[in-house]
Amino acid sequence: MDREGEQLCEAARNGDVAKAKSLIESGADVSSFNRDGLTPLMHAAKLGHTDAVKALSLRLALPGTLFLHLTNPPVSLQLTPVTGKPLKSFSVLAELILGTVARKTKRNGVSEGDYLEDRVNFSEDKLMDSDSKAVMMAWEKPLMEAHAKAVCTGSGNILNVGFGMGLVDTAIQQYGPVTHTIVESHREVYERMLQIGWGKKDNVKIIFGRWQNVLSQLESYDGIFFDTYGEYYEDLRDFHRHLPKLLKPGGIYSFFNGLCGGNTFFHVVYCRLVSLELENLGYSTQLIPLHVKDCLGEKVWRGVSQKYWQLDTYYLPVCQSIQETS
Ligand SMILES: C[S@@+](CC[C@H](N)C(=O)[O-])C[C@H]1O[C@@H](n2cnc3c(N)ncnc32)[C@H](O)[C@@H]1O
Repeated sequence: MDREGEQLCEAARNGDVAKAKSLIESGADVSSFNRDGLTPLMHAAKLGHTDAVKALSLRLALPGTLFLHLTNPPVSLQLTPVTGKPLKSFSVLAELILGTVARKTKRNGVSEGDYLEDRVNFSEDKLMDSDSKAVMMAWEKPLMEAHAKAVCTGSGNILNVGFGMGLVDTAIQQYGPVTHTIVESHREVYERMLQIGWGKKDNVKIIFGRWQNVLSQLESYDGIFFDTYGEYYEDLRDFHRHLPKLLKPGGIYSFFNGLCGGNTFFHVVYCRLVSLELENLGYSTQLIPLHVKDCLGEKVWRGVSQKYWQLDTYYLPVCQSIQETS
């Protein structure tokens, strides 16, 4: 974020509408987000500066018709103007946008049922489904290593949902957890895990099945990572409802933060929404910015039918019980 952007965030934090308007007039970018992962609008909303929220929402053209090019075909939403209660409107808006995205499409437009019955294709740098959509790609390795580091802070018992290419699991193993449980639902991915020796590791327990169907086999963990494919946003939300049972006191939870990865604005809305929902469940979310621009040349996407990530920064979520952090 440039200097004017930072000044706009500061004006938003101070609820200084006149200053915010003047910065916007002189070209400050309303949609960019600063090192805390927040846009000026989010700063204003967080601190309850109603007039600043109104001014910034209008500059972002939130009211009116919104076309979501994330979905295929694009979804058009008619939004009522933000009036009266902008803070509430922000959450409602976020819910409306992302709820619609979630109901209209599943991640990468793939339905879980189809995906689980389809063949998958493994290569050195990616795992693809039968429509050449990437289930997992090697460029994510540094991200997976960072996720592993976060959830293995206390080592102990670790749970990972979704094996994919095993990048996060390979990184988790380096922390020598006491137990390392992996849930995987795709038969071919599961068979490959066994083929490459994951079934023979002393501390590894593999549970084959959709996480939704194997909950009774799960225990409580010190660290949990969640990264599935072909599921709705609602599935992630459902998983979060199980966190109080699955995560031990003091434990750390993280998930692949990829929804709306082609559009900065919607991605930020999504980050905010998921953080709010986790907060309602009693968890704080810290979003750690990781620069991914350098891992993502055009070459990376050769042969892949859909670029699922196009942003320069990835925000790695680290979630902990609010009670324990305070
Ligand atoms: C994006 S990949 C995970 C990549 C992994 N984090 C890595 O580091 O390689 C998603 C994986 O989740 C699995 N999966 C999809 N839906 C699932 C579900 N409901 N329960 C468990 N696993 C699921 C997929 O078969 C796939 O192997």
